[in-house]
Amino acid sequence: MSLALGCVADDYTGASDLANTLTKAGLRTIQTIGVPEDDRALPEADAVVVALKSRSIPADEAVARSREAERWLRARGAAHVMFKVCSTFDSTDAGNIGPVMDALRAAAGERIALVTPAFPETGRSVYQGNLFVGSVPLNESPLKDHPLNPMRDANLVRVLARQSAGAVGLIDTATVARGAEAVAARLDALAEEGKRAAIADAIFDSDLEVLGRAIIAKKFSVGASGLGLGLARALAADGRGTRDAAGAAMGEPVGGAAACLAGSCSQATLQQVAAAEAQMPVLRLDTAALLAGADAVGEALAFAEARLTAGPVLIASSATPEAVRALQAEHGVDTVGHAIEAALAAIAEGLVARGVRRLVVAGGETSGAVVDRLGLRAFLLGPEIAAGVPILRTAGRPEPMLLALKSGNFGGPDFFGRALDMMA
Ligand SMILES: Nc1ncnc2c1ncn2[C@@H]1O[C@H](COP(=O)(O)OP(=O)(O)O)[C@@H](O)[C@H]1O
Ligand SMILES: O=C(O)[C@@H](O)C(=O)COP(=O)(O)O
Repeated sequence: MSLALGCVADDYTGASDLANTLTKAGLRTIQTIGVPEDDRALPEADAVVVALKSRSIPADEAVARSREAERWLRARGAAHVMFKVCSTFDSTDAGNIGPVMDALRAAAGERIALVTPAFPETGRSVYQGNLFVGSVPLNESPLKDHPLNPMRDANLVRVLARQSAGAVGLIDTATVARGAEAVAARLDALAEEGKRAAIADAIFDSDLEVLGRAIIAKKFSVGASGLGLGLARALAADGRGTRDAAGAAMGEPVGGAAACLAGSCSQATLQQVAAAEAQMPVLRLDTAALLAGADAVGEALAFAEARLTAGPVLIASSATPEAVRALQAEHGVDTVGHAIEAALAAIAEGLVARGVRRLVVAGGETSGAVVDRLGLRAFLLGPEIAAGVPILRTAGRPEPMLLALKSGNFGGPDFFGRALDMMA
């Protein structure tokens, strides 16, 4: 397998989002969970996205895992490695985007890394280094209330400088408008000035195509799915990929029961859970009781078992920012996050033991906990349910499953029903 592109993603939903974008751009793409122990079983591919659960762990661990993934990708021929971060730049001043970027840039032998989380298809744009979510700056968007990494500063030059050991510059929209050569020249000039990273403005896909062309010959970059699109289109222009890879992996229907789990507290997920009430039985976990030691997992599985033969169910811990803050104030952010993730993962395991083969999970950290608990190792890419959310088919498992790992912020109000329809 000689890869045209290697990607290291800092969470599982982000990885499937990127793999979806690369697939749509014509690259045959596989998503692995961590570094595969045995890659002989993997099908031929143009791109591999190694999914890590490294967004909200100590920075030194995130660096070590990302370096291991990068080494694996390079050994399989990846000349360019992209570090996939969230399109809302989810991170804290302690990391992990800056430390991982510093380590992978140094390993690649590059003086400077181009960085952009722009993803126009989902309303993420960067102008003068400021990240917008739809029409509002990041710090005014619902991301200001994220349970693990509240984003309170939209200026990414500043945000990244607080996390990185190196200085950070800007490639502004006027430079991007002048084309790939102008971007490459500006990147060199910033490197000469001693900058080690450059936030790049991008508003439209055409900007990301310019950025992709400017850096495809370099060894390393940092971005969200939008930059993946730019890189994939630059590769396609070079004759790599080009076949219509989308939807290839649906295969035979997998049968079995279907269920949804939601651990995301994002505004989009809260709306989707509310809309699902009209379509399927919904159990809202009593998170206060869970934290107090009640058997929330057992109760949820009893709820599901009584209903699964009739149709899908949704089990959600999702709560408003006020409720999240109250629980965190009582028990601590990490304790709450881990306890709820662990409960949803245990519920997922119980659901699969009860015959669920089609599973929709909302939330990045939540998806990480669920996929790890189920021991899933690799996915083939199926059709897109909503921007950034593909259907995934497990690879290398005797009895295949279909999954949708939804980033908290993605999808319209009818997401759960739509996903289940497409996975039927
Ligand atoms: N009711 C709740 N109160 C507090 N934290 C919660 C609640 N429900 C879920 N969480 C935690 O919030 C975090 C949501 O993160 P994640 O799953 O990545 O969603 P998103 O994709 O929206 O970022 C997880 O750690 C999850 O366990
Ligand atoms: O880039 C994005 O927005 C997504 O791919 C992503 O990473 C979202 O993260 P979660 O909302 O934590 O799932």
